[in-house]
Amino acid sequence: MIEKVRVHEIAKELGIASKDVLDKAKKMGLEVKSAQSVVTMEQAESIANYIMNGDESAQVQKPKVVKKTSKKVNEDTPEETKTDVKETAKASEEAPAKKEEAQPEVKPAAEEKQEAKAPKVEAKKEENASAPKAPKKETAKSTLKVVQPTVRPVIKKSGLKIVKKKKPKVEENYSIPQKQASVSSYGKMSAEALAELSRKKKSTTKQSPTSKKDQGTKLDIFGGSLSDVSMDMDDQVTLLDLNSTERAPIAPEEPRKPRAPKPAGRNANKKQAPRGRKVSRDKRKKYAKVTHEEEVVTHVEIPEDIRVYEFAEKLKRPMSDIIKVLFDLGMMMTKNDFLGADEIEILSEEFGVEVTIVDPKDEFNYVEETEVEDINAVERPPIITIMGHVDHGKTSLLDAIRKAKVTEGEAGGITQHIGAYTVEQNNKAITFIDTPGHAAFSSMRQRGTDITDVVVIVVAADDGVKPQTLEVINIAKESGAPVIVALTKMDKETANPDLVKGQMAEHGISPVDWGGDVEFVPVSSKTGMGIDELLENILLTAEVLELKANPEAPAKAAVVESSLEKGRGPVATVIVQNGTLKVGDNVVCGSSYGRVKALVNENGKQIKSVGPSHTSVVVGLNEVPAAGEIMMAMNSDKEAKEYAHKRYEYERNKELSKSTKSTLEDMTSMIAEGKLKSLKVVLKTDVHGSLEAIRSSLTELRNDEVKIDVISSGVGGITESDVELVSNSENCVLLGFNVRPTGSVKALAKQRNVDIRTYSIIYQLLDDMTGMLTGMMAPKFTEENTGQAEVKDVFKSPKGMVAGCLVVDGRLIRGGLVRVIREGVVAYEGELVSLKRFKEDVEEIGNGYECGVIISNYNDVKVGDVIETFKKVEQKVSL
Ligand SMILES: Nc1nc2c(ncn2[C@@H]2O[C@H](COP(=O)(O)OP(=O)(O)OP(=O)(O)O)[C@@H](O)[C@H]2O)c(=O)[nH]1
Repeated sequence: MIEKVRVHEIAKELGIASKDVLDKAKKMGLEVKSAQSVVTMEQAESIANYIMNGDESAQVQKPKVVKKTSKKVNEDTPEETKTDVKETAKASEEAPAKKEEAQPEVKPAAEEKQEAKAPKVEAKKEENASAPKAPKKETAKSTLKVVQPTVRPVIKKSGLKIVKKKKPKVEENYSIPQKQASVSSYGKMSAEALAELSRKKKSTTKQSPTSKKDQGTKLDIFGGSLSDVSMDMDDQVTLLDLNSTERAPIAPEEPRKPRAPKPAGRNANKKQAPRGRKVSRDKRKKYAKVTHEEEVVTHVEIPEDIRVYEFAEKLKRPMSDIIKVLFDLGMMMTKNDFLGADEIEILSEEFGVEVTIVDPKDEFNYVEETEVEDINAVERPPIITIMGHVDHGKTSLLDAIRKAKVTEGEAGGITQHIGAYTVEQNNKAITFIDTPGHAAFSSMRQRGTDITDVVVIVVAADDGVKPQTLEVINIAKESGAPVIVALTKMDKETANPDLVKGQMAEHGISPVDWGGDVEFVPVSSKTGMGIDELLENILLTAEVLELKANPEAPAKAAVVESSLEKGRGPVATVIVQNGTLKVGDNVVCGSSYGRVKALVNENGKQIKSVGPSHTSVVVGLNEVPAAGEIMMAMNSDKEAKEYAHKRYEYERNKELSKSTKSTLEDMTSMIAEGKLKSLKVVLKTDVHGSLEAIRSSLTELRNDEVKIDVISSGVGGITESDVELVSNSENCVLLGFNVRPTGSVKALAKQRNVDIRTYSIIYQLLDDMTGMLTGMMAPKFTEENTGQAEVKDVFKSPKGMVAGCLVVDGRLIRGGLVRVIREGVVAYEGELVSLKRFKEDVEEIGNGYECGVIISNYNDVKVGDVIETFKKVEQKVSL
């Protein structure tokens, strides 16, 4: 069956008067008499093309007889046709306001149903002329309202305005690609309109699925066009008038930004992701608008580990924007969560920002490494580390060297242990690192502070190579520093140097006299034998190394030991690597900084400056730096502070990152370790040396079933955050060595039920921990703290220094033990010899009362100190 369509329907679709369609059809030679006349679909298409575009090609489809006529018509009418369309366009511009009144309001239910299936093109004004002609039934069949213009020969630039109804639902088989749809909007109006018309006709006449299929192509084109309208516009779309002579330039369709492939990360499989991406595309438009008004960030440099809020700060955008985008992508992240590489990539694309990942350490890397040799560099003394198996005589050797070589008379000959010292041999200086060599060396190596020029491995000639000797050999080999072997205890009868040489050779340390390259020097710390030879050998080895430094350069020094000292605050023993460190220098040292207030040498003497390879205690830092840290002189206090602050922030973030990220890792490792139970420990000590020693001993305390896990450690008093950390961790204890909790810290610990164990003797601490791990009750004595008081005033009395105190916790008791706590660190432990209230001796004094206290043999008590009294209570050991 041939599909047919009435003239008035064509007119309605085209938005012009039926009369005009009739005229054109007649001119084309078609036999049409009235608006009710029918034409075939092909003819209708030709008429439409003729009217809209003056398209001759369309007419080719017509029967030959008609074609001839139509050609003639075509030649005659282009101007007229154009005017018609332009008129339509013009009228449509005025259409919206009159749309409602122009259109019949009440429609049958069937009409409504039809309308729901396709958008309508509302005929404007036209109905004034054509409404009477258009019967209601026909209107019902058409699902488009055509805006019919009054005839106005004005050239329109804007073209047609199609007003879309609220229910723009199109048939499901409208699956034409976007591009095709947009083309039809501009160029194929008539054909599409007709196709749609035909479709609607079919649907109302309930034609068979086969015939529906037949006209599928046309339907698709039109449907695509309309779906395009309904997708992209809210209520109306402007179609350009193709016949306009002053055509506005058509903006080229913006190429869609290529999207990165979906990350294969942890969110890759989330179901929400595809939906989220669609939403995020919409959001992107919104963001683009916002950025116009705000500062536009196009490039950011970020560290590898960055949190959501930090990323937002970098992009100068509200954090909620970032979280929203992540959420839409199916990633539930909070402001403190770290962004992974995938997330960063997606976010950078979403926000159109170029991201460069930088090493955060560069920000505070104040140590300038230069490959170029300093022409002002002069010879500097060598720096030596002595290492060896336990009890093989390291300390004795160091003492023997010092005794033999440190100039007598300096500071009364009393030398202080400061972690490093310099001796002289043949008017040449040699600096020894005087710390338990092994630990200090390793910790410095870990930090990349290899300051040792020559390693002296101590092996007792009467004992030979032991496990720790082997460890030391490996460390020395790894460091690449030249090695000298000191065969100690040579005064002993049982000494067998050849045996040691053989053992050492087996491990790659071959003696020179055996054809190897390592000097073996027999020494005795007891008799002083071989000390000179050892030093000579050190100097010879150093000569080969051609060690140089420039004393004029800005000071660069390595921290070998550090502590919080009573009265002096944080102090650091340093060995100067380059330049000269002077009193008054502004220095930065890791996250600490300060102005050098005093320099004290190994003889306890204050010095003004310290040069390359020499050693000194530095006073004036704001906090205790870690061993192995590099101290550097800066141009200004501000510069030093900035570096320290950046470093502090970095460390803090790293710490925080650990705490938020560790849970899973912890659990994983626990699973991996099977039944392993771990006892978590937070450790605080007064000095760095003890911290390292206790921490390493604690980690060694383990067997197949249990282990100790030091989750946090540091130098200084116990703080509230230490207590918080312990209370938030399961199976965790807080250990203090020579530090005590006071005031608010103590109160918080009580409140949180946090067990704080404090010690002043290392082995007791280790015994306790061993006991806890093995389930044995190791401590035989426990402490019972009775109370604490704050020192408000101090004054002298014949019996000693009196501390005027206010009891702030518990009660102070007479005759018991007492300790003085300064800034959380135990400054003194002794006996309380006098406890008075208003000049009267009392046995004890309660909370909130004032009293006077005298501590035996201690006159250094200061305002602000905390005095604590305690008893030792014997515990029964139960097995
Ligand atoms: N006869 C003799 N005894 C020595 C000599 N050197 C050290 N000793 C003794 O060996 C023991 C250990 O000496 P230290 O100097 O403490 O050994 P160390 O290697 O420093 O020991 P740790 O610090 O525990 O590693 C001490 O009892 C010393 O008196 C020596 O040359 N001759």
